[in-house]
Amino acid sequence: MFYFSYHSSAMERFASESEALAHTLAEVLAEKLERKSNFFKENCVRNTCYVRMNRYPPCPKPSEVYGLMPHTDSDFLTILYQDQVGGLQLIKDNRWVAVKPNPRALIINIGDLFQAWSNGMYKSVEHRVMTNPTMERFSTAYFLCPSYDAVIECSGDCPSYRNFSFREFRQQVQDDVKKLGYKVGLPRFSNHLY
Ligand SMILES: O=C(O)CCC(=O)C(=O)O
Ligand SMILES: [Fe+2]
Repeated sequence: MFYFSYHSSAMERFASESEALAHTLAEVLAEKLERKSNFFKENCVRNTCYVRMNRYPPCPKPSEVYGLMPHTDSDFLTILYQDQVGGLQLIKDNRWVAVKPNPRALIINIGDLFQAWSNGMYKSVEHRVMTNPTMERFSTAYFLCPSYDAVIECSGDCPSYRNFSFREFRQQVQDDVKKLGYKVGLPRFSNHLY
C-alpha cells in the first residue's frame, strides 16, 4: 500500500509537470509557426493524454529482439525520461543513432499529429529501443494528445495532409495494425499519393 501510494504520487507529479512542460513547448512551437498558440490548451484534454511506464527485461539475444519496434508516436508531443541503461535510438540521415542517457535531461519527441499540424515543418522521428543482454531498463513517457473530436488542420497554402480528427487517426492506426501487422500512420492522410 505504501509503495503504491508512493508510486502513484510520483507518477502524478511526473504527469502534471510533463503536462505543463508539453503545453509550454507546444505553445512556443506554435508561435514559431505563426499559428494560434492556444490551440493546445483548447484541444488537449486530460482523458486522452497518458503516461506509459516501460520496463525492458534483460534479453539473452539482443541482436534478435527489439525492446520496442521502430515506430513514431501518435500524439502531438512526447516527454520521455530514460534511465542510465541506454538502448533508445532514432533515425538521423537514414541511420540509427543512440540517444545517450542523461539523468538530468528529458527527451522531447515530436509526434505524428504535430508533424501534420505543422505541415511537415516538425518531423515525427522514427525511434526504437534495443534490448540489453544483462541489464533491466526503465523509461517513462508522457503523451500530449487532443480530444478524440479535435480536428488536426494542416497549416500552409499547400497542405501536405488532409484534415482529420484524432479519433479517425487512431482508428486508422488500429485498423492497419490489425490488417497489415504494422502502423502506416501519416501517409494515410497525405494529400499526395504515397
Ligand atoms: O523506452 C524508450 O526510451 C522509448 C519509449 C517509447 O518510444 C514509447 O513509449 O513510445
Ligand atoms: Fe515512442
